Amino acid sequence: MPTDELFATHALTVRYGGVLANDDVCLTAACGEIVGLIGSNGAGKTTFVDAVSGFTRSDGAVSLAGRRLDGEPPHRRRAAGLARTWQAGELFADLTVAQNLSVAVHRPGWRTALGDVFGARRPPDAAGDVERALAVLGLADAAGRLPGELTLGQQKLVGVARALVGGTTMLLLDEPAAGLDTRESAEFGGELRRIADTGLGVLLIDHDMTLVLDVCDRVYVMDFGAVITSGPPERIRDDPAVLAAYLGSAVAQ
Ligand SMILES: Nc1ncnc2c1ncn2[C@@H]1O[C@H](COP(=O)(O)OP(=O)(O)OP(=O)(O)O)[C@@H](O)[C@H]1O
Repeated sequence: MPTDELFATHALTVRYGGVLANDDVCLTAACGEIVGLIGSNGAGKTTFVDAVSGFTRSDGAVSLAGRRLDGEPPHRRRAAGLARTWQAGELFADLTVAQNLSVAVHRPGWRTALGDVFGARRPPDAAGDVERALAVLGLADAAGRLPGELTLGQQKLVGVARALVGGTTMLLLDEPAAGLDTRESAEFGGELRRIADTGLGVLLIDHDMTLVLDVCDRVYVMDFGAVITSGPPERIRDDPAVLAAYLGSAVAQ
């Protein structure tokens, strides 16, 4: 099990009016580790990703490779290496797979515009970055194809690949396997392991318990915004309180 800590939150707290959506959440991930975050609908999982990536206001600390990111705007957190996917992470239908990734590498703004004009300050080796991300996920042959020509499983992987470009070191995946069948989901899990094996930290939120329990090194369980337990999948799978609250009898059998 990887031990060098890459990513950590401490006492992360989010309030939406009277709703305590995240309550003192402390979560860590190491380089090469896949960490799961599970909980019933409305438990606060997406809120956690929104808070960590800077898209919702929060109290508490977020750090990546020892650098504090809380208080930073989303683009700075992204530039620091923290990347996320969105539940409705549609691809651009009229762009090729490679172009879908290039869009994520290319940062808009006046600096980039000046860089384009004067030939300076281009993203370092953007094409190589896209190529590497596609290769890690076995999508090199799909680079020139349109998303509509791919299977749903491949499209999901392109969404993940898009979050890999741009110097990502910590990947936050919010229900990336939604809609996949059992076989596609298992293959998807294998690809996540390949990503982690390159040294990235991965946070996986998904309602597919088979995927989460099979692929994660550790799993956090959230209830009403708070982490109620965490540990290796074998322990989470057998925890009666977790089974009763979230996993249901299907997994218990
Ligand atoms: N923008 C918002 N404004 C107000 N309340 C919100 C907002 N976003 C989420 N909430 C509330 O915060 C709580 C946590 O919601 P969140 O979407 O984070 O849960 P979740 O675990 O991701 O659920 P799901 O599994 O259904 O995606 C819920 O009570 C939800 O209604």
